[in-house]
Amino acid sequence: MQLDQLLSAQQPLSSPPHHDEMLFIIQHQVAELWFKLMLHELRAARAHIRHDDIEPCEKILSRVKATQKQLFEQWSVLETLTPSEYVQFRHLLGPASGLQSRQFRLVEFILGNKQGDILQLYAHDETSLIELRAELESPSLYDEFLCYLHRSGHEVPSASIARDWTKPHERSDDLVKVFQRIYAEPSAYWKEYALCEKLVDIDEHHQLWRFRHMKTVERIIGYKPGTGGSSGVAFLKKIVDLTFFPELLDVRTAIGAPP
Ligand code: HEM
Ligand SMILES: N[C@@H](CC(=O)c1ccccc1NC=O)C(=O)O
Repeated sequence: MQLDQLLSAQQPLSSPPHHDEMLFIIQHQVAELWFKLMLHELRAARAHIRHDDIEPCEKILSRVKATQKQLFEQWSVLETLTPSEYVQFRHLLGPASGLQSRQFRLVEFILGNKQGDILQLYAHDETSLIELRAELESPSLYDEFLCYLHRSGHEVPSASIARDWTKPHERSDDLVKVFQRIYAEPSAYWKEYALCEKLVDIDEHHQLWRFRHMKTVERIIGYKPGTGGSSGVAFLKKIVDLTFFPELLDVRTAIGAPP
């Protein structure tokens, strides 16, 4: 398990060590470990979809959702950090921020939030840059799903499947119609239908994570700007509602109407 290595990686910057810095470090490290598992699973699911092998995705994506639940619950531990405690070592972090989390960005890219500008943050880190660029240029999980639907005979608009993968997916009314057909007859399209619902689970849990991050930050630093240069809570609030799979939410509004 290489526990010696793992358990010697908690090195506080404060000197003498501030009691609460241990919580801050471990909270981040545990999140990064869960991000690692998420990436591993999301990449596996994407590869299965690419090979028209949908069945294993059910179990893989259930594991992703269970991991997201852990990440969500974890905020309750950090919430025990008070503003008075955090302010005693926050200055030591300098301009470091979660914005620079390579694994979080890879998760966002694979889920389809392709914000290419963020690569600038990695100008000094060639290894991260290579991995991030490769993920930016790859079809997302949703892109692969839409290609699969096309191969299965659904009328997926060509703009959704032959496109520049480095850009975010653009919402399409025609795609909502594809999902209307699937949701109107679940038993006829069970594989597709079940995968759609898994994707909605993951989208929702990612938003829940973002929301709780924002609420935790609000109670710890109030409305101070972030160390990464953003406005802080206002920035985090704005991104809560970002959805990876807009048509899978819009189809719910359309259900009942003819496709
Ligand atoms: C005291 C605790 C924390 C505070 C005050 C805080 C604050 C912030 C703020 C203000 C931002 C916006 C960027 C900036 O200007 O810095 C941010 C971004 C971010 N933080 Fe935290 N954070 C905390 C803990 C965590 C933890 C435990 C994680 C887990 C890995 C995390 C992950 C992230 C990520 C991934 C972003 C980028 C979000 C995105 O671009 O969508 N943060 N954080
Ligand atoms: N952005 C936080 C600092 C912070 O939480 C942080 C610092 C270094 C590495 C990761 C971090 N996590 C999330 O932003 C702040 O503004 O206080």
